[in-house]
This record gives sequence, structure tokens and C-alpha cells, in this order.
Amino acid sequence: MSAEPRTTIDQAEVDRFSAMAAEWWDPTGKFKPLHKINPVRLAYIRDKVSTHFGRDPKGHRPLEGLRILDIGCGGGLLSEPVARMGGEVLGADASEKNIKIAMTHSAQSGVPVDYRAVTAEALAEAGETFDVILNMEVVEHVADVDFFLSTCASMVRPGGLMLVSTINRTMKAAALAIVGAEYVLRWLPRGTHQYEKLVRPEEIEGPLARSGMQVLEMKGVFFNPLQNQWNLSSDIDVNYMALACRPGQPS
Ligand SMILES: C[S@@+](CC[C@H](N)C(=O)[O-])C[C@H]1O[C@@H](n2cnc3c(N)ncnc32)[C@H](O)[C@@H]1O
Ligand SMILES: [Mg+2]
Repeated sequence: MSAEPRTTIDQAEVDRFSAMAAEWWDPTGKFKPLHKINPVRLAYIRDKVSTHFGRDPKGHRPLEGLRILDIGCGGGLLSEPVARMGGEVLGADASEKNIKIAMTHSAQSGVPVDYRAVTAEALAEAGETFDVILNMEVVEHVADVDFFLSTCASMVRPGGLMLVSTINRTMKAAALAIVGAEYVLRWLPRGTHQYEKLVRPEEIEGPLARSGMQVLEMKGVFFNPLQNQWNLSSDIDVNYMALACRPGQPS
């Protein structure tokens, strides 16, 4: 008897996102926190990716010609603005419903993105490779973090980058990102994040290093209630992003 193939899909998680799919592009809906955090993470992506590839971050289309995978793209909140910066974006999500919403939105806005309802393991199996992989707010929702990250890393070309954002598994994150955001402020539906599924920095660094990648920096992202906005921070106890590269020359 053969063993079940290894999968990154946690079906209950994918179903939860599918059930909310109609709200992806509503800035006041269930994905409001992602809309609010978008400016700071898009600026970070633009800066880091364009600088790494020798482009001018202030240029018109600084990501022109780079092949970019947005894994777990949801409704495309990142895929579209990254495509506007010139990236050739493949938006992949395990939920067909999310992909349908993303396709409809991109058809309406006229921003081309190659959306596909596939997993990272299916893309890797098909031999796909990328200059940049955006892995934003997904690791805390998958079935097998190690397999998910190493599969994504295997698709990063020499000289390429991967960005991973998630929530740290700390008491501070439980207080702010779960109790605060889901129960007190009600920014997110209850049950969006489970404490055990949150991901520590070393749990990202480990599989990436074993896949031959080098973590260049970890950056915190913190909500400032006085400014009512998210900013970069040196505190990685709650929300944070990891930037990693595969050594080598970009082709
Ligand atoms: C919190 S959303 C993040 C959406 C987007 N990356 C963003 O930051 O705006 C997580 C997404 O990951 C998707 N997802 C969960 N498990 C996945 C898997 N194993 N492979 C691909 N996508 C997955 C969900 O369907 C959902 O759309
Ligand atoms: Mg999340």
C-alpha cells in the first residue's frame, strides 16, 4: 500500500477562505486588515525586489520582466499591484472560489495576472521557476509548513528572492493578533488564526536554509493606533516578514 502523497492543503482552512471569497475586494469587509497592511508591504516588496535586481525602486515599472509567483494569492490583493509594477505575476491559490474572484477583478481592472487554482507542489512538479516568490500570510494556514516552504524554495531561480510574511507564535501575538484582532476589535472573524498554527522565525529559516536559501533579514510590521496605520518595525514578536535569497546570478 502506498502512503498518502504529502500535501500543503489544510482543507478546513481553504474552505474558510472560500466561504469569504466574495469579500476579497471590499476594503471594509472581512479582509480589511489585508487592505490596511497592503501599502507598507507593497512598498517593502517594491524596494527590496527592485534594489536586489538592480532596478530603480522609484521607476515607472521597476519589476518589469520579473517572473513572480504570488502563492496563496486569495482574491489578488497583492498580485494586481505587483503586476502594475511590471511583474509577470502567476497568482496561485488552493481555493477555486478565490481564483474566480481574482480573475473577475483583473478582467475588470485590466491588470493582467495568470491566475491558477493550484498548489505549490503542483507548480513545482510541473517544473515552474520564478525570480521572486511572494508568500504572504499563507504559512499559518497550510498543513505542512516545512514541506510548503521547501517546495516554494525549490522554485526560486539562482539569484532569486522569496518573501514570507506571517504571525509569530508568541504570547504577545496571541494577545494582539488573536484576542485583540478577532475578539476585541473584531477586525477578523473569530477562528481566522489558531495559535498552534502560527509560525516562529526559526521555523521559516530552517526549511529555507535546508533548501539552500539564505535569510537576508526579518522585519516586523506593527500597527500604530494613533496613526491608524501599519509601519515597519524592528519588533518581530507579532506580524513579521522574512526576506530570503537563493545565492547565484540572476539569469
Ligand atoms: C490570509 S490569505 C492571504 C492572501 C494573500 N496572500 C494576501 O496576503 O493578500 C491565505 C490564502 O492562502 C490560501 N491557501 C491556504 N492553503 C494553501 C495552500 N496549501 N496552497 C495554496 N494556497 C493556500 C487560502 O485559500 C487563502 O486565499
Ligand atoms: Mg493569516
